[in-house]
Amino acid sequence: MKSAGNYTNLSLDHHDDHKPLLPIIDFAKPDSILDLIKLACEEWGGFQVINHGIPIDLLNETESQARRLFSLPNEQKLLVARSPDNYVGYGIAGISPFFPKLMWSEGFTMIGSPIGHASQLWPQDHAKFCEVMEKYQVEMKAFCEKIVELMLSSLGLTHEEDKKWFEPTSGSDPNQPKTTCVLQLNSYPVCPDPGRAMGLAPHTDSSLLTILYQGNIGGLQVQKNDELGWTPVEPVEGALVVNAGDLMHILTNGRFKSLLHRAMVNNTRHRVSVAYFYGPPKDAKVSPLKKLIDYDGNNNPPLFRPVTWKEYLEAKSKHFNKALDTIRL
Ligand SMILES: O=C(O)CCC(=O)C(=O)O
Ligand SMILES: [Fe+2]
Repeated sequence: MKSAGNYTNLSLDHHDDHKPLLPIIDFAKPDSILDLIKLACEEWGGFQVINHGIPIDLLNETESQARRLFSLPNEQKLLVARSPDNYVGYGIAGISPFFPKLMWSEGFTMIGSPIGHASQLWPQDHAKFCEVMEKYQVEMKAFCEKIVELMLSSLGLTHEEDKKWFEPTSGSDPNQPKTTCVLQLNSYPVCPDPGRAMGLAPHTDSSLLTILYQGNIGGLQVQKNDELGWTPVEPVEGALVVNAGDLMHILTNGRFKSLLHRAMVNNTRHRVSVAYFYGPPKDAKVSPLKKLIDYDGNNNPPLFRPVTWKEYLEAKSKHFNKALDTIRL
């Protein structure tokens, strides 16, 4: 694993073979952060962050609690299997139906407190798991709010009014949650023949943002464009990967890419990753931000119609990587 100290914001890094790497942005060096974020999101749809302020102990503890869960016997994990109409619980990747082969991975999904499922898995001993997962979600939510703010500021949106990124449903309950947040633990067991298996097949996330902690075992790969093909995202100590999702692509009227990525497996180490998906309330509309479109001129016409996350997830479940086309104007 690389040490975080080797990087500076000036190094929009290049491999030895001159293949560009997903940019690494150091939040401890605030100079030109907005420019770096803008460039990374326009070119890739994401970046890695170091010195983000989230305690490394919390990242490590979350990973180790995830390992504790995935090392339980299968029959026990299946006690909390996801039901067809529910996101939360244990199961295979949601994108599996779109691919002919099973993927070499398993997952456990939470929205808010996992106590219902955790107490089934560990009747006497779930307090620590719940405490860590809840704490992780609190930290990630605040981090996502900060990242959205920075991403929109990087596009010159400075007034609060310009940065309102979803329309609350009319007559909505003021107490309703402002955002939808999903925490997903991913597990990629050691694979005897990694060349013939895929941990998680290529996809973009449907969220506004995803924050990924991949620990110190590589496996994540991203694609800047077709010609460059797949680029590994090498683990950097304590780094978090920020991944713009499809809703961010819609919101920015196509200015920011939604990062195409996949997860590879290996034959020596069991890899675990922690993904936090952040988006609007399920029924709130997201559409290209007013300041980024030009209704009258021909320069920046809106590219997408307004859509709720719920509608978009339905489109994704039917059309997968063609879902964006179904809302294109
Ligand atoms: O495990 C990884 O590196 C990627 C996980 C991912 O893409 C996801 O959970 O959507
Ligand atoms: Fe993903």
